[in-house]
Amino acid sequence: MLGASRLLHVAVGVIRGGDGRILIAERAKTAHQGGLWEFPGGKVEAGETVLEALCRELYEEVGIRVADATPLIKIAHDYGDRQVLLDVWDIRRFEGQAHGREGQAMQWVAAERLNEFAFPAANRPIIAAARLPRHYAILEAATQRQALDRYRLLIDQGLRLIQIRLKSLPTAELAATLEGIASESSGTDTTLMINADLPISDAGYAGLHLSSRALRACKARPAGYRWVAASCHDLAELRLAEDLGLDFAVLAPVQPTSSHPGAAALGWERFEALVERAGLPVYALGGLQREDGARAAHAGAQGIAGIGAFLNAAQSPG
Ligand SMILES: Nc1nc2c([nH]c(=O)n2[C@H]2C[C@H](O)[C@@H](COP(=O)(O)OP(=O)(O)OP(=O)(O)O)O2)c(=O)[nH]1
Ligand SMILES: [Mg+2]
Repeated sequence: MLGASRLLHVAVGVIRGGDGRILIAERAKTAHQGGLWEFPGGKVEAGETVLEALCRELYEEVGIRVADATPLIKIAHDYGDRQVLLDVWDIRRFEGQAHGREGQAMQWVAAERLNEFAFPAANRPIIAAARLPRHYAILEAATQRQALDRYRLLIDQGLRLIQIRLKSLPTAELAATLEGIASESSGTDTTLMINADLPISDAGYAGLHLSSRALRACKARPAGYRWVAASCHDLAELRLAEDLGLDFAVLAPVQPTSSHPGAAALGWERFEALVERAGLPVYALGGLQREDGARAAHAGAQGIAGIGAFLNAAQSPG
């Protein structure tokens, strides 16, 4: 961990236009990390809050007035010659036409194309955070019928990142259930994360979700997936996920939850302290509802993950 006193605090904006594309700018050739692409922003000056710095920098650099900003991710990074804390905010509402006020090249880019651009090394988890949604649904069910009903409910509610956990489903119903989900999701913008503990050959899924046990058994990032994520419960597991180059983590349980009755809850304070030390996007899981989204974002989370959180109360397993 980098010593907080040596860190250069930088306010950074992931600015999203009405069509969802994101604004990136080219850093001056002579600047630190020069010639690479960046999200606009700059150093927090003495006496300024990070939000004040964000608003000032985005006006100075791209001529917009920020109307609303939500915390996205904080990343500490050691470049050797400089140690930075990138304090990154999501900006979906602003006034003015963005233009390069310092003569820098700028582009609006679809989130899934961000990986095509050369960014500074610290930006890898920031790009993952910019591409990931605020909600991560975990599909559990007791029967094939319930699994498909719940899957459709999640889709109808706008969920687009879904882990197929299905550990409670009878093994005999698993293959047909997975086929049903695959045919419903094919050709859509839904990202399916298959749980690595399921007794199936997992080829063909965009994502792999490792249980903490599977994570601890991992020697290298599993190949062949666009997204690899892991369930974590403490700092050691978060560090492992980060060191393996995984794309995101789920940290649980934040609150007591009926699905894991024995587990001691972290609480938001401990959650926040752990996330602050993690170098990848982290979803909050355990006893949460959609309404906890703002609390989670302010605790540094990517957003909320849940089994019951995105189902109607009547169908919620808790
Ligand atoms: N703005 C921004 N800075 C980034 C990103 N990624 C990254 O590693 N950095 C680093 C590069 C720099 O060391 C530092 C930002 O400093 P800066 O040069 O933009 O600061 P500034 O706008 O206040 O510039 P200046 O007044 O010193 O010219 O953070 C990013 O995506 N956006
Ligand atoms: Mg700058």
